[in-house]
Amino acid sequence: MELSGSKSTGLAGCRGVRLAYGSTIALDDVSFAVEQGETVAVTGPSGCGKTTLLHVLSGLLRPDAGEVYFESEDFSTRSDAARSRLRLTSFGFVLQFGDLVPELTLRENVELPLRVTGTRAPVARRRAEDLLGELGIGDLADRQAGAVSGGQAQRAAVARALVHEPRVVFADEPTGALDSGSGEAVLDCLFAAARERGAAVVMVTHAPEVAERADRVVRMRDGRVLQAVTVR
Ligand SMILES: Nc1ncnc2c1ncn2[C@@H]1O[C@H](COP(=O)(O)OP(=O)(O)OP(=O)(O)O)[C@@H](O)[C@H]1O
Repeated sequence: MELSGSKSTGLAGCRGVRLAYGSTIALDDVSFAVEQGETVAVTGPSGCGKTTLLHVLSGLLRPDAGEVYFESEDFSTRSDAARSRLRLTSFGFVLQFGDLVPELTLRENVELPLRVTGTRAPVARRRAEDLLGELGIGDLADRQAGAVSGGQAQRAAVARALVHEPRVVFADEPTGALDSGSGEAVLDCLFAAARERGAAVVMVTHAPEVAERADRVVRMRDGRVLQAVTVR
């Protein structure tokens, strides 16, 4: 379905989005777009609505008003099942604390997005191993996720976010729990692997030095988007 009104721009985004949690207005007339292959950092003070915006863009939350689109289709009014399907096939996620399954190996964790969409086990295994190798942790593929460092776990989380070749990766404070050296290495992995695959990255961060790594920075305050800044 084409969006009504003005033509949509960008691979994914939203237009005129409002969302309230009870009396708290988290997003107030927010518009945002990300282009194919672009990395965008969303930054701003605590409570300004960054995570809520990420959840709306990825279909986890349905806005009270406005359009949320992916590849020119407004999916905000589609069913929960349809939005889940979109997340499984077209989006990847990296969260602050990795959220790997600690009892599974890194390889098994990375295989998960492929297995739930029906990829055969040997194919999933090979793709997971290849990607772990590309991200520099191939030697840890058979180690339980609960027994690796925070930085290694986040690299595996990046692998899991990219293994099914999503079009957009949503990252919420992906380096927030790491020291600066490990954080840099995780960002290098995330940006290089996404760029290699032509995937866009939308990354929420408090940290200016992390935001600066993106192609573009979008600043938020009090549920609104301030002007976007092009970094490079
Ligand atoms: N589930 C919820 N129920 C009620 N209010 C919520 C809920 N989630 C977020 N909020 C409120 O909505 C506003 C935006 O929250 P959000 O988590 O999007 O901000 P943020 O910019 O990501 O913050 P932080 O940087 O601290 O993670 C805040 O005022 C927050 O308290």
